[in-house]
Amino acid sequence: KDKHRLSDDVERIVQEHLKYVSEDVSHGWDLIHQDGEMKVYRREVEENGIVVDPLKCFHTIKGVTGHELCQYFWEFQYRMDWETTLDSTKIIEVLDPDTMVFFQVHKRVWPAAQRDSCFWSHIRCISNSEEDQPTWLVVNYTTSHPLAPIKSPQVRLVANVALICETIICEPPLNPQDIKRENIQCKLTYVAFVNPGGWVPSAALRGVAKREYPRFLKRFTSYVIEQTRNKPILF
Ligand SMILES: CCCc1ccc(-c2ccc(S(=O)(=O)CCO)cc2)cc1[C@H]1C[C@H]1c1ccccn1
Repeated sequence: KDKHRLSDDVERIVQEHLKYVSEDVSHGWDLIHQDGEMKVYRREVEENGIVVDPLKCFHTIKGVTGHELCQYFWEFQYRMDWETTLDSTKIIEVLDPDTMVFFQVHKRVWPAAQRDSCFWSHIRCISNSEEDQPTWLVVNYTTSHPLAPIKSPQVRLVANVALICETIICEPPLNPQDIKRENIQCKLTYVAFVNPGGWVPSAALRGVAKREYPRFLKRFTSYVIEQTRNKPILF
């Protein structure tokens, strides 16, 4: 794999997420939303009076693979089909076939000033021991970039987000070629550390996050189920 200027950062953050994903949420996390298999947890954390609550979501989605979920989350061309909280998004640099930098303007969340964000976004397959399916992940991590100048009044948010997906084959048929979508499901873990980048009233931001994260995850997973329904399974 050819290295690029962000290779070391990408490696470090990916490894951090792989360690963090298995940390349990039994201490210090509040279950703020449950909808069927989806469970959304939050820890209340403030830094200098700014709400930076970490968010962790677990979900099991039937009929799609982790590769499919990560592909639709990472691929740029689908972004505006499922993202309803953005005014715009664009790729500003491609670092390698699995890593790009994009710039996004988020819809204004009253009473906060409008936010924008600049992330490197990396997709990766972690093949663990042979018999299991691989784990797929996408990390979106804030980076600065000359093509994403900070322009007032927009406030640059700082985020570290990961989507980590394991594929499970239920009652595998003898011949792997015969696996159907009803035999597969995906265990998804989504973590988001978002610093709004400037003061937002705590109660307002917590209310928006509590409403928007479950809505965003439900919309995204429903979109992937719809898009993959009649397509060959992408393992
Ligand atoms: C004032 C800051 C508001 C705010 C800005 C942005 C984000 C946010 C950033 C990135 C990602 S993502 O998963 O990397 C998908 C890439 O587009 C999701 C959400 C979250 C919030 C917080 C409010 C929560 C929220 C959650 C979900 C959607 C929108 N807003």
